[in-house]
Amino acid sequence: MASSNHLSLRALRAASQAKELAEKRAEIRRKSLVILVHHYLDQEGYGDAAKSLVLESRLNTEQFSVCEKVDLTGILQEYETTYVEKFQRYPRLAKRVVVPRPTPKPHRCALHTPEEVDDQSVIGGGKKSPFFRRRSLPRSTRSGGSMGRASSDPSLSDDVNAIEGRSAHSHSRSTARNRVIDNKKREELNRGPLVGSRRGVGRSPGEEKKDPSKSSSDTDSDRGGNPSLGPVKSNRMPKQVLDLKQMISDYTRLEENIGDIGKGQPRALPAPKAEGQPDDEDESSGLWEDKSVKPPLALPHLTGEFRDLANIIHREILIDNPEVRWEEILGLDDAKRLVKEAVVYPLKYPQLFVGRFKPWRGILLYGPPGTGKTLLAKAVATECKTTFFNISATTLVSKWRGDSEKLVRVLFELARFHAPSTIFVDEVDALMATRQGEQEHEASRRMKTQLLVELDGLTQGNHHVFLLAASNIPWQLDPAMLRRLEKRILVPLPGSEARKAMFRHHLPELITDLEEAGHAIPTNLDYGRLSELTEGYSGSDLQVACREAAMGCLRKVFNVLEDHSVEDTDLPEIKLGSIDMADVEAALQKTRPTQSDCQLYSDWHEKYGST
Ligand SMILES: Nc1ncnc2c1ncn2[C@@H]1O[C@H](COP(=O)(O)OP(=O)(O)OP(=O)(O)O)[C@@H](O)[C@H]1O
Repeated sequence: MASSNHLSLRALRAASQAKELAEKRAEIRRKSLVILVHHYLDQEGYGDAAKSLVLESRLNTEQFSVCEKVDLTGILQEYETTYVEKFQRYPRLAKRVVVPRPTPKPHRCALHTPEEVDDQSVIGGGKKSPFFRRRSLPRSTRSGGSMGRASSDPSLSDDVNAIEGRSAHSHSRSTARNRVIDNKKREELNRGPLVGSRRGVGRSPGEEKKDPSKSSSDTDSDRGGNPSLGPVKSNRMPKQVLDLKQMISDYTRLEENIGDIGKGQPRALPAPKAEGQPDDEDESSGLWEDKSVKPPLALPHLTGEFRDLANIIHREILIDNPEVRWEEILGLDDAKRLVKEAVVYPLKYPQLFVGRFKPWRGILLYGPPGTGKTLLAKAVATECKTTFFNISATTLVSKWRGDSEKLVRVLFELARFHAPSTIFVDEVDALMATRQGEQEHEASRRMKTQLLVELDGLTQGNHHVFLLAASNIPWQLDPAMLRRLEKRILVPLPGSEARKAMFRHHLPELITDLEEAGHAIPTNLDYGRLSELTEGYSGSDLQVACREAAMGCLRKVFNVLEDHSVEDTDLPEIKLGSIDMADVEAALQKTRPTQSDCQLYSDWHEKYGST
């Protein structure tokens, strides 16, 4: 009897201790989550949100820092990896909230409380997020799922140290921040094997389970610092056959991850559903249709005037989406091919552009004025969804003369932060014309040097930042600059077929722009003949001529409108006529082409151009 009493007391004490331990662990987990989320918000520049979190959680985040190599992105990647291994598809973590219609009466058969409905709609495929509902999590080798296991989990004991150790070392977060962001972006872009792996997460399950205490960035660096080389760096011979399907699917995944505008839906690897898999993940959420927006000033270490300059860049130089598609650029087949090769493919298929295949960072687009150099740069930014910084060198020199060196510095810093980015510098010759020795202004000299330094940084670093520079007078470029603009692409005047296409585009057989006013204007044109008449015209010249021809139609309307007042009862009925050859020929007489010496371009192209 006594002995059984004694035993039950021990059991009670053990149960109470286990409960205490479980509660302590839960508390530690809660605090760890707050610290991780705070770190993430802070890193991404959501400063206000981070401050609110500190206030609401009443956790002194100053006293804690996340342990090295632990961050939410890494944890999420690990989760994705495990999930892909189990289900051969990527987990869906969030979906668009369906705003409930105002139907106040609950249905008799409703299965969920309003709170549950709310939870469903926010995260995680119709059920609470796997993060919130442990049961729906596929069992991970690292998850430390039950409390009992948690106590022996080394990663968790690290967390305990983080919370309990009170190592109040406020480590230099600002310098680490950029590195972390860049690494993160790079990982995102580099993930995925060059050859071999079927699952597309860049590592085999064996490798993954090798050391559960290591974070994903650990295992990447173990393979020689470049995640994309994972399978190739092992002792296995690399296969000679590229897994094209894999590359395309990696790119698709990358597109989804960085927020695909327009194409929209996350595409999953097709696979039969497995046990434990949430059953409503097929729904397309449309979540990624919106590009997530980084806060405008997300570089907290920028202070004072640098912060002001960053503000100016955000306001005046950064363009969200320039909205130019490849198909809108008529002709220029060679230039388009070269630009795609130089910028688009490295972004789409980063696995192929490593080591000696590293992509060009500085690209020069040169050719006569108005031939589509800016359009090409914008198309790169649109089609690759890179952040687009558009600055004209003359503005940089004249408007920011005293500050231009600093502006260049901040511009490149922002471009790295928002990577993948394209910096387009128009009229680069104004910036980098051959240096003028002693007479050169000190500020101008410093700015040029800064630009060269930044360009060196681009070519040596692994940031996905491209400089596209444009010039109408490439022969005046400083040789030091030219050397760094490694790829030089001629953007010539349009050929005869391109001119024909441009006429067809600007003056189609039926112009419907005035449909709202109840008019459609037919044209009656010989496009071949118009093309013959316009040799030497640039795309911009042709556009102007076509507008002039179209405006001719409206002129008679203007005349009538000007000659009559609203009260007039005898307003004539005007019928807009068609646009004929004579109209366009007259317009061509009025709009002469910008003269450019094509011979100069082809000579320079022979010497320095890329083919
Ligand atoms: N190949 C083309 N296809 C379609 N439109 C074109 C083309 N080339 C020029 N255009 C028209 O001309 C306009 C000016 O083109 P863009 O600004 O790209 O020229 P650019 O070469 O950058 O000129 P600049 O050297 O003077 O800066 C465009 O907005 C477009 O309407």
